[in-house]
Amino acid sequence: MNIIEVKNVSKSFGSKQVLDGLHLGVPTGSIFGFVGGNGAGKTTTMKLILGLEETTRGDIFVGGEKVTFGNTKTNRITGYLSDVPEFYPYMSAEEYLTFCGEITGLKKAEQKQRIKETLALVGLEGNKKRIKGFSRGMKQRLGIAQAMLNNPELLICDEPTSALDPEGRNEFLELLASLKGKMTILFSTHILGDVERICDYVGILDEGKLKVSSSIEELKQTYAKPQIELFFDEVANFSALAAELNALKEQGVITEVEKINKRNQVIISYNKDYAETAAALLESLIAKKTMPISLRKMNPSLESIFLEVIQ
Ligand SMILES: Nc1ncnc2c1ncn2[C@@H]1O[C@H](COP(=O)(O)OP(=O)(O)OP(=O)(O)O)[C@@H](O)[C@H]1O
Repeated sequence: MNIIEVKNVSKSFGSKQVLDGLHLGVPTGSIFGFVGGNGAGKTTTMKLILGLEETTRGDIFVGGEKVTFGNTKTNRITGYLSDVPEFYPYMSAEEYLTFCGEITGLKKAEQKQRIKETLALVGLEGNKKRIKGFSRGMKQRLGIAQAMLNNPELLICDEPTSALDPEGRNEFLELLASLKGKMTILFSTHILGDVERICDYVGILDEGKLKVSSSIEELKQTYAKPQIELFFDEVANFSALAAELNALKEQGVITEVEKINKRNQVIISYNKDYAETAAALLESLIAKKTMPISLRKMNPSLESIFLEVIQ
């Protein structure tokens, strides 16, 4: 069951086509990382899902209900954190959330309790500072608190970590991860490490279309080539090493020599069993008296998969 269904959506601004027949399904309960280069159309897609922009073609459903441009009922179950959240700097976090609660029609009787709970969830309870004294990370956490005030089933965040320093990013990712099971989260980013850390699904947007949409595990299994990295202390004869590796390729021990460089690093890919490949590799290198100082099974990174998918 998908909480978001984007069906064959195209979007143009004047003569510029940003989305071209986009299909996107976000599984209910998932943390979905929405990835794409600058200008790929991530923000545009999110705004369409929120009914803040109008589709040129195609339909979008949230929680089974069709999104309508301008005033969509589906936003009752949706919280949104924009890429540059704006606050009133002279307010405290509690005052700001009270203000948000009033304009979004949060029932008076529930307001105090809900604000208290939400501030506790983002680690800002009891903080009396004015927002103008907040760090970026604190502002981002307040932004999440605002987005969660109406207890949404779906939380949409646009590049929430891109402006944060490593510590702020860490805290923020932990906060998002802690919401798993309570709501579905769709967040856009170009920081693939963030996706790898907390997402269970990923969608890769490129040239207005979704190039890939799958669980992270499936993606790794489908795209990532198993690889081994070797380091040598000193390679006296590079061409002899290259020739030896090519011979191993001819014999089918390895499938490709991905990298061989003067930093004495070699990366090969293979398609058989790891232990069998590593043993055969070592055996032939030792026979040639070229002993590596390290041999490592490489874990496929989302970064390398991303580059492969969009090339
Ligand atoms: N209102 C608009 N009018 C004209 N062009 C627009 C408008 N909004 C977005 N665009 C263009 O659409 C393209 C996609 O923009 P969008 O902001 O959706 O990309 P993005 O993937 O979020 O990029 P980034 O990571 O840089 O934020 C860009 O070329 C942008 O200039």
